[in-house]
Amino acid sequence: MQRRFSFLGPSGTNTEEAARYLFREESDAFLPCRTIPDCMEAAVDGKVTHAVVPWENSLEGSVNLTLDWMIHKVNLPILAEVILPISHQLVSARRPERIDYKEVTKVMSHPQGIAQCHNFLRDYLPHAEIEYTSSTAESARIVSEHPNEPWLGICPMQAVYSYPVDLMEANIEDSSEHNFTCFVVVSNNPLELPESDMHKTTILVTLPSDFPGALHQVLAAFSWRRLNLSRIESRPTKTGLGNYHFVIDIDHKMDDILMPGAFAEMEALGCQIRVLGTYPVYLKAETSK
Ligand SMILES: O=C(O)C(=O)C[C@]1(C(=O)O)C=C[C@@H](O)C=C1
Repeated sequence: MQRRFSFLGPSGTNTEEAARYLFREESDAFLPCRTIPDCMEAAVDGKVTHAVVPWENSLEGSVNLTLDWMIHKVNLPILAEVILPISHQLVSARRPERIDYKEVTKVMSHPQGIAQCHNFLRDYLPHAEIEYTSSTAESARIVSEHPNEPWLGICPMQAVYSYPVDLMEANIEDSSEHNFTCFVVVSNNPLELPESDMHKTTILVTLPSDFPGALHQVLAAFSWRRLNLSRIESRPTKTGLGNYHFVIDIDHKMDDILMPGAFAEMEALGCQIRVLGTYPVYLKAETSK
């Protein structure tokens, strides 16, 4: 089967970089989508074989839309994770003279991009209105199409090359050293990938109601087996206040010898468990600059 990948578009996003880092296919194998749900629905509808979506950022935490869509709307297992260093570039439309910060009325980017550049925006553009766009590259696209407006975008370096924009300030993120985003590949189709020495299993645990200390016992099932957990996140079940699922990342493969015991222990407590994926993790060391 010919592989095809949806990603959060338009061209030039971090998600595209993650997809192209992992999959070295020709350009027409990549399908830009307007939203994260659109990416996943493209995989459900068979328009692509796999979807690549943002999953978690080291400064801003989980991408809730991805999590919630996977929990409530689609049943697409995670097949791989790619970790990318993230940096953000401030761009203006191409114009004969450099725009002065004082003249800027609006700064646009994806909410994660805005949040990750909070210090810069506070220091240099406190007066500018913030407008959220569906992705970082979308802000570069909009800015480039409005050359007479005093607007700026925050986008990846790849978008600086993809659209007719000028780079005003490079790497404006609050912390370049610690800014990483994980992206996941989700699909019901199999995926052949290179070996990796890092693996994770992500599970969704629903605790039994009215069981004091249930979460403590779930964590204990892992801790006494020395199974390392790298994330625990609660998301509303959307059935009423105070009802939560827990998303737990375990730094082990599902077939690790100690895993069945931990799962049996959680089931004995009355927990519902859904495995969202057991998958290799890849790290791209350098950001595209
Ligand atoms: O807008 C993009 O470039 C994306 O790929 C999305 C996204 C995200 O949702 O976290 C990915 C990485 C950055 O953290 C900012 C935005």
